[in-house]
Amino acid sequence: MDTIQLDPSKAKSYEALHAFLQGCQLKAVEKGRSQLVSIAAESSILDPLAVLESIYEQRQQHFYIERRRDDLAIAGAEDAIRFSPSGPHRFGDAKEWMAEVLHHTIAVGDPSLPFFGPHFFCGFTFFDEVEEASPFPSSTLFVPRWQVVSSKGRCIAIANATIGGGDDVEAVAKRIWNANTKFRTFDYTVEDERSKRGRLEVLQTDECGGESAFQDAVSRALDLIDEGEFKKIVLARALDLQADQAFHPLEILNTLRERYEDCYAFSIANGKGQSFIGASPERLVSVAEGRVNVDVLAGTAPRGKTASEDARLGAGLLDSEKDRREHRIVHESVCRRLQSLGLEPKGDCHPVLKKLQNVQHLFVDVEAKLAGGIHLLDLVAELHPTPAVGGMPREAAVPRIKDHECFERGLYAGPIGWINAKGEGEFLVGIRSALVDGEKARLYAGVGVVKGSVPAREHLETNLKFQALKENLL
Ligand SMILES: C=C(O[C@@H]1C=C(C(=O)O)C=C[C@H]1O)C(=O)O
Repeated sequence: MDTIQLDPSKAKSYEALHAFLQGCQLKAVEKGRSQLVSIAAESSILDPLAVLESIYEQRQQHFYIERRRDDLAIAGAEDAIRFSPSGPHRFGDAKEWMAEVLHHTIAVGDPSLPFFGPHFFCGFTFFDEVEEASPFPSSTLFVPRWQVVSSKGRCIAIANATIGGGDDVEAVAKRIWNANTKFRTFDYTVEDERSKRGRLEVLQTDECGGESAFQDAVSRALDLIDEGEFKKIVLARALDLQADQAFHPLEILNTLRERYEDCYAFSIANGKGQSFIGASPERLVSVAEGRVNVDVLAGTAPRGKTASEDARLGAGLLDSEKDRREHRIVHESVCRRLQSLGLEPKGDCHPVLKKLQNVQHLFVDVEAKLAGGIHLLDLVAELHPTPAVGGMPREAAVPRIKDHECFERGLYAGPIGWINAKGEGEFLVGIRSALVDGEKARLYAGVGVVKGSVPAREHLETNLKFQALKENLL
């Protein structure tokens, strides 16, 4: 990546921008390959979700992620460049593609700015192949045309564009100039469509495969566990909602980010009208300042209505042999997989409680020092799917999921996240999620099945997990 140290807010003229982009085009011609130009500038404080909402169009590609607890929100839309590898080597192919793009990137701005340079937004489906009619390909990777990041009292706006020998530099310059002007004095006014529309009503809710499908599947999985095929499998349900008007994914996220501040509120839109959204409590992996962190989250209990009921349910979860085993399976697998990459995982193996609005979980944060040469996507490739959403042993259990679920997982339980030019970033696990498609929404919720699981109880647990999305969609 070539870095040009410049304060774009001081290089104030459109002519200067145009001349600079012409220089980039010359470079593209010299190199025989288009260049990605990424211009970063500090802006006044903006709310990335509100920015995205103000320019929202159902058929526009976008990405949004926010975790209130970390005071970090990122939003971006439209693609400057994209790639969709599929199959068993998709993570490796994605890594190579990113390296190639960065090799042909000209990054402009102050390199000491947080979030300087291009960011790759990523959404990987649970399985490495998808059906032909799937709304999302097995990998979605893109650098957006524009991006806003807000973190710890600072806000960075980024414009990205690819410039090749045959591109219309003037059109690119105009687009960037207009975006820059817009972000400097951002006007949040959007027509309040919702108040005009009236309250949304869900007309129909259908369980994929029918009412009894899930409990039957759990019973069959328990037989396979008894027969010694595997120790754990995660099985999910899908609920299809039909409303009287279109769901608005970003309006739902505004509530989710407030109510679930310990979770990642996220949305990824495919540019064809569908968005995959959610409030996930689970980080698959993050890399920052030479540290790797992985959440081990498994084992679930309801929240109590009073302090004492809540504490009793929490204590019961911590004491539950079955839930401890479920958690231990994930913990051991995560540590083993980090070790196989040459990392030394630290962190207490005794779980604590992670309390969300609707449920509480057993939780451990596993940390390791990043060793040279390991890329965030190497970590994703090794860890996904952890037994928190797949099974144990992975090779025996994960291929059996499809025999027990009657819907395609798509992005449900897949790795969704971002990577910056330094290779830092984070991926969440796409659970507590929904696929929103106009007036339709499909909600997902799953549970870990181990020896001792009871089908009716697992069914209740999925009902609790559905709550996060269900109560906010309506
Ligand atoms: C699979 C899901 O959640 C996972 C399963 C859990 C469990 O079985 O206790 C807990 C947290 C998650 O790792 C889901 O929410 O869909």
